[in-house]
Amino acid sequence: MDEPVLLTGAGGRVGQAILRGIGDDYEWRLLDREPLPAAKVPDGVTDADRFVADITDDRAVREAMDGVGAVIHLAGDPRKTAPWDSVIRNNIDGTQVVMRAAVDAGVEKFAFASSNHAVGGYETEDRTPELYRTDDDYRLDGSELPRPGNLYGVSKAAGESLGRFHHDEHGMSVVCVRIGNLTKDHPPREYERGQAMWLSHRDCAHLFDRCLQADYGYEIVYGISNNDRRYYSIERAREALGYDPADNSADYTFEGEPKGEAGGDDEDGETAEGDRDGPAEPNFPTDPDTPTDGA
Ligand SMILES: NC(=O)C1=CN([C@@H]2O[C@H](COP(=O)(O)OP(=O)(O)OC[C@H]3O[C@@H](n4cnc5c(N)ncnc54)[C@H](O)[C@@H]3O)[C@@H](O)[C@H]2O)C=CC1
Ligand SMILES: O=C1O[C@H](COP(=O)(O)O)[C@@H](O)[C@H](O)[C@H]1O
Repeated sequence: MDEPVLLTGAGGRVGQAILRGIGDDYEWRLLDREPLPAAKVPDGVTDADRFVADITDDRAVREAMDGVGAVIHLAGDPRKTAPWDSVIRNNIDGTQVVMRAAVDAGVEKFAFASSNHAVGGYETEDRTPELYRTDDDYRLDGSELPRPGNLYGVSKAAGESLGRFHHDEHGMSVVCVRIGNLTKDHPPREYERGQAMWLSHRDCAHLFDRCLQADYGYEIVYGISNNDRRYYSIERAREALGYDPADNSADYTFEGEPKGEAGGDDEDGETAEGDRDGPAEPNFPTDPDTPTDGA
């Protein structure tokens, strides 16, 4: 990708995992409605490439989109308890503004941050908790219909449909990544569902790198690590994108400690407690029913 890549929601958890992994590999345009502190911006990204704007602001988005070759669209309300007015505005209307601007600017590839919650309704009482365990072979593979379990999931299913429309109608390549549960350095602690859908930071960066590099038309893939526990298939991500994840929640204890290593230190030498991802910015109220380690 020789042209710049627009990253919306750049200051958030997923955006920062991507920039920490592949921040030096692309010419970025970074957009977020909150100003990004210098520590969140890769070297070489100039002030002119940083846009403090809301994605529902059509003019500002078009300005940021000018000359862009690919988009990673993350900005939105990530709360599974997000109310309808917020998901309508931030997740549905905002996604349409960004996708339409991308089509009009001739953007080649568009990666959309969808969510496990677009299909949360498949986690029925008769399937859970067995579904989250290694000896259960039930798999969603991206070909199934959306089945949201909340209005946030509805908004992500709507984003996937907008992507389908803009691909079919305008030819833009669109990949919708149903992201699982991103946590840094270790899987979510003592949380079976989270460990089944863990996405490590390095696998996250690698997956979105593949979204920028691979050739595809319209795809829905699951964004999880190579977890032994899983009910999402990553075969389509492997085939369509060349995704080759490095991490597996089975390499950690249920409490989140790396197996076979003394002490509780993580990859970076800090304590696990200190590595917890929190909300990047307090832009939306904290989700009351999110496990403390699930962010
Ligand atoms: N973190 C996770 O495990 C998962 C995240 N996702 C999706 O990935 C995307 C990013 O999620 P996170 O990084 O976790 O969220 P986050 O809340 O940490 O980051 C979102 C960023 O987008 C910005 N933003 C929000 N609304 C905006 C708007 N209207 N205009 C401009 N900027 C706006 C915020 O300022 C923030 O920096 C979201 O769309 C979320 O639904 C999906 C599944 C799992
Ligand atoms: O879409 C999202 O999903 C993850 C995982 O969901 P959870 O129900 O296991 O918490 C969530 O952490 C994230 O905030 C959300 O955007």
